[in-house]
Amino acid sequence: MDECQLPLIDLSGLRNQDEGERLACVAAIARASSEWGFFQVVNHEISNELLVEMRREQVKLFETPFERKASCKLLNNSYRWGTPTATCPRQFSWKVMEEFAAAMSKLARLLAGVLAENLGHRRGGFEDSCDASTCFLRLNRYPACPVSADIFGLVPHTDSDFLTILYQDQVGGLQLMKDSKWVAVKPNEDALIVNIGDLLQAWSNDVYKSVEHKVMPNRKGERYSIAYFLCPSYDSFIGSCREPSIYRKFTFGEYRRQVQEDVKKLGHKVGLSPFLL
Ligand SMILES: O=C(O)CCC(=O)C(=O)O
Ligand SMILES: [Fe+2]
Repeated sequence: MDECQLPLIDLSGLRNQDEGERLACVAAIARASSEWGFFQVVNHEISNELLVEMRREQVKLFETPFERKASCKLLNNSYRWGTPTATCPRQFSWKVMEEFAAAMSKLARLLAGVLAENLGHRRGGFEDSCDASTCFLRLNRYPACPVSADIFGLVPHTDSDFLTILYQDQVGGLQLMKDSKWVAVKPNEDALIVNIGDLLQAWSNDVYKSVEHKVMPNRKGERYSIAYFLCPSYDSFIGSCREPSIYRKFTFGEYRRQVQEDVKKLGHKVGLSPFLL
């Protein structure tokens, strides 16, 4: 298995007073989004303290006895095996989770703005269509799996959002498709990982790529990750930023329904291809 370093973007470039430097950073983000669909960012302005606190809440959540978690509602509209959600327990610090989600949201919007700007569009366009009711955090725990090398932690999939920001620990296990081959992502403790989702691929008329990825469990130790999904409101139309569009116009609500239907009927997500013109 090849291990790769994702393209590394220093986000301080976006805050550079020198317009040439700022545009070079925009171009680097856009290039990685087209060639890899994935990149990692440093100097993202999310404090290490907040990341560590959030991880502590995550571990506490997963370590809570199943019966206690099960007394809350089960996550039932997910297309992967559900984790009992904690929608009620008071013992979690929602303050940390909310602060973390807000920081991730800010970063996700900044990056979406950069990707819009690069294709000649207004930076705030996604901001208008994204709303807090559909954006979400997913907390993942992958138990150690010593039995077999071909059991998935998470099955191959693309994300159904605009873009995703991932905060992972140093265990490793995330793999992505690059030039028709699976490559393993080398963890970098200073970086957050960003990947393009289906909606940004459609909006960009396939300029940016929503790339398939999966997680393989570690043989010896468990792994934790947290993903933030930047999504528009359900009634937002995902048109293309370019004519002629290769996709028909659809709303995010319609896309989600289609994904859920495909998973129910076929056992897997089909993705964007039914929306191609
Ligand atoms: O845990 C990871 O590294 C990836 C998680 C992921 O792809 C997802 O939650 O959609
Ligand atoms: Fe994913």
